[in-house]
Amino acid sequence: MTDQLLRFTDSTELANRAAGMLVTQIAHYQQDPDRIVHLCLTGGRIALRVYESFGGRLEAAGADPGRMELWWSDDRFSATDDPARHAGPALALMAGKFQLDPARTHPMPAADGVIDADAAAATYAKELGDVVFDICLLSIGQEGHVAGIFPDHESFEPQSSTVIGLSGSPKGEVDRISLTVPALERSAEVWFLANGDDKADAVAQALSGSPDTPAGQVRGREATKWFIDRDAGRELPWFECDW
Ligand SMILES: O=C1O[C@H](COP(=O)(O)O)[C@@H](O)[C@H](O)[C@H]1O
Repeated sequence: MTDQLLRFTDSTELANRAAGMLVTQIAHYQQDPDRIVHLCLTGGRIALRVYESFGGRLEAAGADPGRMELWWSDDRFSATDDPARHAGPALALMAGKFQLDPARTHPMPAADGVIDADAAAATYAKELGDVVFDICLLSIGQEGHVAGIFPDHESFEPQSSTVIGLSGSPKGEVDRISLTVPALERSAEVWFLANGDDKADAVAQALSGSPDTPAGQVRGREATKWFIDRDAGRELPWFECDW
């Protein structure tokens, strides 16, 4: 299946259009009144800008936040109030824009009095069970990492579990929890978000399907979409996206 490339002039246009497409697709799925939509959220600066825009658009798009389950692709295994964690800042941006249902909000465990990232990963794997994500958002690192899966690192080795703990990581010493490649691929659609010149090499590598680049190995079951701004796409042929 061919990846779809959606290119935007800058990061603001990218974030707003991705948020708009997200609410439209959620509303589309929810035309079936029994449908619960499972979203897998990512960390990263551009993702936070999508969340900021997304919450305020749900109602107008006709989407029902009460039939939305929120999961995370990875997080720092640190204290709940660590600003570097993904879940806290994302939820803070969404709170107030729509009613978050705690029973349908699944942040990864935090290291509040717990020290074992592997045990916390196993707990999250149990919570996740057999869930298939409708849409999985993924930011991409400069060296091509996605979620907590890093190139030339044990996190990128074949995994039998859906969730792993990482002791430290190449990007920093803090422990992490991450979905594995097979778990990320339990997604109908994967939407990559990449902006800025520093992501251009990783984007080009990933889109070429590089076996050494984690982002090059994750694909959605039905679609893989790349939301890319002009700078992150500087190594790719340019075309305007008029969606
Ligand atoms: O470490 C991480 O960073 C990346 C990307 O962050 P950015 O701010 O450079 O866009 C993110 O993909 C990942 O989920 C996270 O753990």
